[in-house]
Amino acid sequence: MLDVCDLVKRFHTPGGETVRAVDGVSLTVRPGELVALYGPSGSGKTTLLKIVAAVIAPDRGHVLLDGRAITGLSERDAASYRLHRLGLVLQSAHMMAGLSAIENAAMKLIAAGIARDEARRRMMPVLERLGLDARADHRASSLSMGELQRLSLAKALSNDPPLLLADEPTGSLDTVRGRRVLRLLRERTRERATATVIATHDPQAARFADTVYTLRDGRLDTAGG
Ligand SMILES: Nc1ncnc2c1ncn2[C@@H]1O[C@H](COP(=O)(O)OP(=O)(O)OP(=O)(O)O)[C@@H](O)[C@H]1O
Repeated sequence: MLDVCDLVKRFHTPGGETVRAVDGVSLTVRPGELVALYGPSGSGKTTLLKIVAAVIAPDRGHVLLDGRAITGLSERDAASYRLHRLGLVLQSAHMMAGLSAIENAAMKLIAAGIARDEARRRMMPVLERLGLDARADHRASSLSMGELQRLSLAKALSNDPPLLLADEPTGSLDTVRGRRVLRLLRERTRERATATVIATHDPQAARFADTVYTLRDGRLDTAGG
């Protein structure tokens, strides 16, 4: 379903050094599989997710989703891929502060042409699953970090994407809420035979995964699931 082939991404620092953020990574994610990219800060997890999300381009290698190349897409095709095929949760999730939680969560559906009421109706069960239903009509600006993180996940799941990428989805959550989110991700991935990749340094999150890949200095070591 998702094939990542020999990706390399280097960054050049102002001091003239080269950082090999991703250094020859290959992996495959099958339908129904939850994969965790596990590793310390700076090991390349976010960079790898951003390449798979077509947010940044690799220096070498390619990514295929259901046999179609994600790398090398035009800006327009990359935006369409993110809107229709991808759920993406980055650490720097931006919400519209003046809109309510549910309006933010429904934004991708509305952008895809779904009427507001219908979008709201579809989002409510997702908010319930994430324990956010009581906050649905609160402005995003009044939500806590943990609530914003779950809201970002609700938005990412809203278009029922075949591929979900989530960077530290439990980073701002306590153990119980974190477990609830991980259980939801695992169930959804299996039930709908989608592919989910989470980047994490939380050992609990890694335990929920079918397969764990450990990243160190941009390189992969398969630890098995
Ligand atoms: N835009 C950039 N310019 C320069 N260096 C970068 C850039 N983005 C990432 N890096 C470097 O690439 C390496 C990998 O970073 P990355 O954010 O992918 O790691 P990570 O495992 O996701 O870390 P964290 O868990 O802290 O988010 C780090 O050394 C980082 O400083």
